Amino acid sequence: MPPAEHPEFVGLIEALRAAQETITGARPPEDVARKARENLEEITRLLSPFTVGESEQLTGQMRGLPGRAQALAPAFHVDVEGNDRVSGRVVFGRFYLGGNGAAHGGSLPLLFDEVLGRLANTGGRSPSRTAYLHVNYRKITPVGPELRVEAHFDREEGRKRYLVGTIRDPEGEITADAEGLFVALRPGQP
Ligand SMILES: CCCCCCCCCCCCCCCC(=O)SCCNC(=O)CCNC(=O)[C@H](O)C(C)(C)COP(=O)(O)OP(=O)(O)OC[C@H]1O[C@@H](n2cnc3c(N)ncnc32)[C@H](O)[C@@H]1OP(=O)(O)O
Repeated sequence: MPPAEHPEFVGLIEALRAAQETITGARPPEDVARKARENLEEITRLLSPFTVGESEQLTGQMRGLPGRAQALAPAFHVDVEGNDRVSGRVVFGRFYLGGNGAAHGGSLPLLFDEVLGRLANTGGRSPSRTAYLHVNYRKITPVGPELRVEAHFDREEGRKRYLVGTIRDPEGEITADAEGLFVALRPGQP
C-alpha cells in the first residue's frame, strides 16, 4: 500500500525502476536512444531545482515501501515482519543481471544489507551499522522469478547484533545466504 503522503513521488520511483529495467534490456536504434536520453535530461532539469538535504529527501526514508523508495537495491517486499525475523519477496530484474541469467554478485549484498540492516534496527533498537557482511553464493540467483527472502537475529552480544538471511529460488533451494554483524552506534557516532 502506498503511503498517504507523496503518492506521486512513490509513482515516480516506480517509474524510475521500470526505466532502469527497460533501458538495461533494450537495444534501440540510435534515434530512439537519443530521444530517450533527451527525455531523461528533461527529467533532470525538472527536478534539479527541488534538490534538498539528506534529512529532507524522500528516498530511503519511506520505510513502508519496498526498497524504502530507493532505486539502488532490489525492491524487498515485506510479507511478515517481527522484532527478530522478517520474510518477504524480491525479484532481481534485468537491471541486476550479471550474466547468463544470474543476478550480479554485487546485487546480493545490496539486498542482504537492506534486509538484515532493516531488521537490525527494528523493535525499538538503537541505530546500528554494518560492520561486516559475509555472503555465500550457493548457486546462481536467477534474474526474473520471484524469490523468497528470510532473515532473523542469530544473537546479540552487547552492541553487537549478528543476523543471518537466505534467498531461495522458486524450487525452495537456497541460492545465497549471508551473515552480518551490525554494531549499535554510540551517542553522536555518525
Ligand atoms: C545508522 C543507520 C540508521 C538506520 C535507520 C533505519 C533505516 C531502516 C533501514 C535500514 C536498512 C539499511 C541498513 C544499512 C546499514 C548500513 O549499510 S550502514 C553503512 C555501511 N557500514 C558502515 O559504513 C560502517 C562503517 N564502520 C563503522 O562505522 C564502525 O567501524 C562500526 C561498525 C560502527 C564499529 O565501530 P565502533 O562503534 O567504534 O565499534 P568498536 O568499538 O570498534 O567495535 C565494537 C565491537 O564490534 C566488533 N567489531 C567491529 N567491527 C568488526 C568487524 N568488521 N568484524 C568483527 N568484529 C567487529 C569489535 O571487535 C567490538 O567487539 P567487542 O570488543 O565489543 O567484543
